[in-house]
Amino acid sequence: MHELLTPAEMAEADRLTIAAGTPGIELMERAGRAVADVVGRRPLSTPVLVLCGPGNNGGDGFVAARILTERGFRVRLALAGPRDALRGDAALAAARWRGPVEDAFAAPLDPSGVIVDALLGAGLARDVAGAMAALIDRVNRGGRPVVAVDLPSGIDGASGLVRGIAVRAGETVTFFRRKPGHVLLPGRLHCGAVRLAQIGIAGAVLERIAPRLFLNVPALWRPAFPVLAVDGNKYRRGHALAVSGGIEATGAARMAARAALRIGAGLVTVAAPSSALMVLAGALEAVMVRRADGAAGLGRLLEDARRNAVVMGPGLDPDEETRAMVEAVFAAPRPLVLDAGAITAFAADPERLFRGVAASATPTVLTPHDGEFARLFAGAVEPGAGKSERALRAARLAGAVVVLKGPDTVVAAPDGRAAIADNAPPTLGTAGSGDVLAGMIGGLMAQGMPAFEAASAAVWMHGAAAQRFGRGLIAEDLPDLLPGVLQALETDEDGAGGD
Ligand SMILES: NC(=O)C1=CN([C@@H]2O[C@H](COP(=O)(O)OP(=O)(O)OC[C@H]3O[C@@H](n4cnc5c(N)ncnc54)[C@H](OP(=O)(O)O)[C@@H]3O)[C@@H](O)[C@H]2O)[C@@H](O)CC1
Ligand SMILES: Nc1ncnc2c1ncn2[C@@H]1O[C@H](COP(=O)(O)OP(=O)(O)O)[C@@H](O)[C@H]1O
Ligand SMILES: [K+]
Repeated sequence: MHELLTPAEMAEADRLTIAAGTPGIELMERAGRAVADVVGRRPLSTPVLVLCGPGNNGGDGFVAARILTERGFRVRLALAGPRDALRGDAALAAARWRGPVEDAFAAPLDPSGVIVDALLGAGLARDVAGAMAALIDRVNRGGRPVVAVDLPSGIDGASGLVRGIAVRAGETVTFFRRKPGHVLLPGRLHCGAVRLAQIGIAGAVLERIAPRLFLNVPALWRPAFPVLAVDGNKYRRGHALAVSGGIEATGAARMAARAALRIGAGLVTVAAPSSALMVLAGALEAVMVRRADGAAGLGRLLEDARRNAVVMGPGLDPDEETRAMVEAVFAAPRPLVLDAGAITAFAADPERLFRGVAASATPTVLTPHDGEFARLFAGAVEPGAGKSERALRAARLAGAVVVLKGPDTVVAAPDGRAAIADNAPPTLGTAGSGDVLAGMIGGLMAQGMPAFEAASAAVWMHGAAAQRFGRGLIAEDLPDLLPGVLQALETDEDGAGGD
């Protein structure tokens, strides 16, 4: 259930189902019934106003209105557009509605009831303007609870972007599988609670559609998650290397290192410039410290093949020394996580980074926040596109897994897969939490997890850890919350392994 279908893919699911023998009107009847089931949880005395648009989204609205009326609700229905313009299944559904049809552009909004938004769904084709925009604005200002059909009208199902203006719903009923627009911001904020309804589309259609976008849940990466061998030892659990900044910037690498160790790497070493060696040596216990000055020093540490994954960037200056150290890792290729200063270091010459990734052929993960992303991919990736699209284009360009962070972190792979997270609480917006995430990814790659799965797992676990703590979270807390998350994953006690 963790596949996310774009509106085009959903239309294909629809087409395949109809071709296999289920009439379209039957799908619409089931969709409308699912909407009626959600709306119908309210007391029978709740007045219902169904706003229908000109396409099949409106058709679902006609069905829901009929079923709610049959169940005893007092239902008004208003159509945005001329009735004789309805086509196909929507026209059939409208013909089954016996009640009056008001003009949605003129109808008063009921001051006390619930509104069903069946104006625009997957067929949204352009920015909402004119009378439709004014209607949506009226719905939003009215402050009535809204149940959206498929998508809040005006939300782009593929990108989650608002096309002009969009309904703000308290609940959204969608069909078969969620769409990216339910998970990506701002769409997610317009959806309220998303209810997923099955309408008789067989899961087997997914084999034909081969979706590439996923909700980031454990089911996506659990098969690749490291398993502890009874006869294992610390060396078999991998050895991560976190590169520290100078004496005033050692905390970032320490947090990344602690996170790498907590997530299961058998050994973790902080590579320290001479200036910071004493500070780090005094501050670390299970995490080891080794001197490494610049590219040459780092290169020497990498002569030991057991050091099998590197995390760089937290606490590093975006300068030539940092660029040279990144290239030292490319020369002795190791799975590599680049964050913060190691990303910004290449802002003036991103091609240099991309060439290095390609030449080393080592799995590389870039973990930019929006600002770092804009610096590295300025010009190459248009800022107006949706977040998953931007991350995917960047991943292809860089030949690396790109983790575009935020409340809806997208992990994008160069092969076109992307995972979108919806479990990160805003408490993660605290200094250093990104450093911890970089360390977690490195710790999983040290254990042999492939880059896309490691990054997806780390992002999910980062959110889950923060959820466990609640308010007052600081980055230092995050590594020590990982044991609870790991144990829950193993026992599946919080249902994390389902979808
Ligand atoms: N797929 C499935 O499996 C199932 C799908 N189902 C349902 O079908 C829905 C998709 O239906 P759909 O394709 O007819 O599109 P829909 O969202 O009604 O919009 C198209 C209409 O809106 C118009 N329009 C577009 N943009 C506009 C704008 N900015 N401002 C104003 N108007 C605009 C456009 O007009 P036109 O572009 O032709 O001028 C056209 O008339 C889907 O969301 C789900 O609810 C279920 O019944 C069961 C199974
Ligand atoms: N509002 C938010 N909701 C959820 N997660 C957030 C939010 N703001 C930030 N985060 C997460 O917190 C982390 C911050 O990383 P970053 O910006 O690199 O911070 P730092 O450089 O201080 O470590 C990222 O994982 C990001 O996804
Ligand atoms: K809608």
